[in-house]
Amino acid sequence: MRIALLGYGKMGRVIEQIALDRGHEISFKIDVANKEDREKISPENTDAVIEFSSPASAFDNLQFCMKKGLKVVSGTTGWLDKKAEIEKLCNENEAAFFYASNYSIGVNLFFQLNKQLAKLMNGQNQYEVTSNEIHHTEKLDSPSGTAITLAEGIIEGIEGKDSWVNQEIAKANEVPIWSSREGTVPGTHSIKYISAVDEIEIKHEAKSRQGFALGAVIAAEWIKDKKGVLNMDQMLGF
Ligand SMILES: NC(=O)C1=CN([C@@H]2O[C@H](COP(=O)(O)OP(=O)(O)OC[C@H]3O[C@@H](n4cnc5c(N)ncnc54)[C@H](OP(=O)(O)O)[C@@H]3O)[C@@H](O)[C@H]2O)C=CC1
Ligand SMILES: O=C(O)C1=N[C@H](C(=O)O)C[C@H](O)C1
Repeated sequence: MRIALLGYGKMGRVIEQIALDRGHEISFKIDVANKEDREKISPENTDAVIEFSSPASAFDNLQFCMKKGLKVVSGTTGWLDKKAEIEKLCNENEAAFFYASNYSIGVNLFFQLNKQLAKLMNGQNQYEVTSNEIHHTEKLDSPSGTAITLAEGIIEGIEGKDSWVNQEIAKANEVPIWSSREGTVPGTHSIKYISAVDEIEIKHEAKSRQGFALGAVIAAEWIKDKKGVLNMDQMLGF
């Protein structure tokens, strides 16, 4: 497959290596320094675009790709208030748009576990839920996209929870997300239920960016012959 990398930073570089190892070709590597070259990407020279850029540039990059009818795997976080606009453009232009806040297969299993646990905890009002995410100090957005997806899973499962806040202290209807930025941590997420007598904790700790990057390349292989709005649950058959 011919894959274009839109955003060639920490993730773009790991994705490039994995894509080459899996026999793919890189058609374009677009970063801030050569961002005008983005115009050259087209369905004629590229089978899929993998977009890991920045919260500030993702929407513009994705608008461009959708209008060109490209097939895109996007992992950029921190811009999702405009996701519905991209989905609309995707359908209007017969493009493909695959989004995941986290491409690691392990994290997507963790998302399922989190939803199951939340359902079990529904009505167990002696427990307070808290969530914590730790990332490297270069991360631009907070809370992490993964932490937001986890909070959404808790809100879906526990009656009376209807929103999240990015602070330790929360009201009864809110899920608190506590964010820490430390060294070069690739991404650690935990959910804890705390009562007066015990605690239940589930945790996912990425050892490197390899898991995120491999998931993104597998998603690009999967969307090659597809159109429309797609996600990890569909790909993994959950
Ligand atoms: N969904 C998932 O599984 C994962 C998602 N992420 C998310 O992916 C995003 C990128 O992460 P990461 O690679 O670590 O970040 P980096 O900052 O290392 O890389 C982002 C790159 O995008 C470039 N960029 C900025 N603006 C544009 C533009 N307009 N066009 C093209 N490229 C541009 C930046 O250039 P410059 O450096 O010059 O500004 C930078 O090289 C983040 O939002 C992060 O949260 C990260 C890991 C996993
Ligand atoms: O910025 C990162 O590094 C990561 N971002 C994603 C997020 O915001 O959830 C995924 C992963 O945790 C790494």
